[in-house]
Amino acid sequence: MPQAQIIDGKAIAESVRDEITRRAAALLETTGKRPGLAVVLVGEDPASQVYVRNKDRAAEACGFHSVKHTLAADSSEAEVLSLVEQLNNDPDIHGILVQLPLPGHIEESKVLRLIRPEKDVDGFHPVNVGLLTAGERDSALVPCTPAGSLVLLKRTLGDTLSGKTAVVVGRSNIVGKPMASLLLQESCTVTIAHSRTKDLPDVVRGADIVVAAVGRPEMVKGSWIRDGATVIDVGINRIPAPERGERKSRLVGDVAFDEAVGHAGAITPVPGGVGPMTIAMLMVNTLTAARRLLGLPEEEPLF
Ligand SMILES: Nc1nc2c(c(=O)[nH]1)N[C@@H](CN(C=O)c1ccc(C(=O)N[C@@H](CCC(=O)O)C(=O)O)cc1)CN2
Repeated sequence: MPQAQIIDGKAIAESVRDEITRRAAALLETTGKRPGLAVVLVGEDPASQVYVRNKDRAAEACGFHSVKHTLAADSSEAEVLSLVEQLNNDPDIHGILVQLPLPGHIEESKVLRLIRPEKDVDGFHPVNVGLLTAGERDSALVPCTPAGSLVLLKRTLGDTLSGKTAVVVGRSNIVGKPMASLLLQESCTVTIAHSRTKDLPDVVRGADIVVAAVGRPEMVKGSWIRDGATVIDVGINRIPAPERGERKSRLVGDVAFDEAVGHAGAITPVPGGVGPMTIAMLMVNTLTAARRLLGLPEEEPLF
């Protein structure tokens, strides 16, 4: 059986970060300003700690001003809101990101809605959600994971998205819904499928493009993938790997990769696919936010 092209998210993310580093250096040269990113972590979730550290490092490597705020897990909602307010008013900070998930006693939507939309580099504020949904992607800040997935699709398929059928499996606010909006704006014919979708395998089989974002390890089977389809696997699931030793684990996506690779035309791996793009697109959004707040013209879009 022919094997799919493996889409190298790490390499594409690096090329995006290189371009942002160049643009940030040019900004510094002409204005004396650096894009400023503040990342807020509440609690000690080990995965979140790694993601926040990687965001901070990526921002520094791009030449940004980067600030990390770590609050204790039992911090009150009022303390988190007060920090966001302080960052909203800080002229050196152009992008604010509150790492999710937040501890259960803090209402996520309350925190996300307090972030100034212009500094909302996660693209989760209702203003940015509304702009994206209304087809005004170029005025919005677009959530990083779907934006990164679109970059991978465009680098793989070039300018041929228009008219293709796309199925997004998963209807989350962070990935599924914004991904569907982005694909619609590329003139794809888009279906959003989810756990209650009837005949899910057949729905997926109808797609030229499959974006899997359900958060269930290897749920999308190889036999569901139409021959030659492009598969973007957004899932990052840690599962036990006893074959690697006692208490060992490994990462898998939402797609059964070993099966799908024999059907797809191109597919993202996990790890090394969409994950690295999430952080690269955060750098893109931070630079965009900085330029807008500084009253500078938009640069050529990267996706
Ligand atoms: N405020 C936000 N919170 C969360 C987001 C987000 O976009 N904004 N997304 C996820 C986590 N996330 C970034 O925060 C993220 C997840 C995974 C990766 C990544 O590079 N993964 C690697 C594998 C890493 C590993 O070995 O564990 C890969 O796929 O290659 C980057 C960012 C939830 N929270």
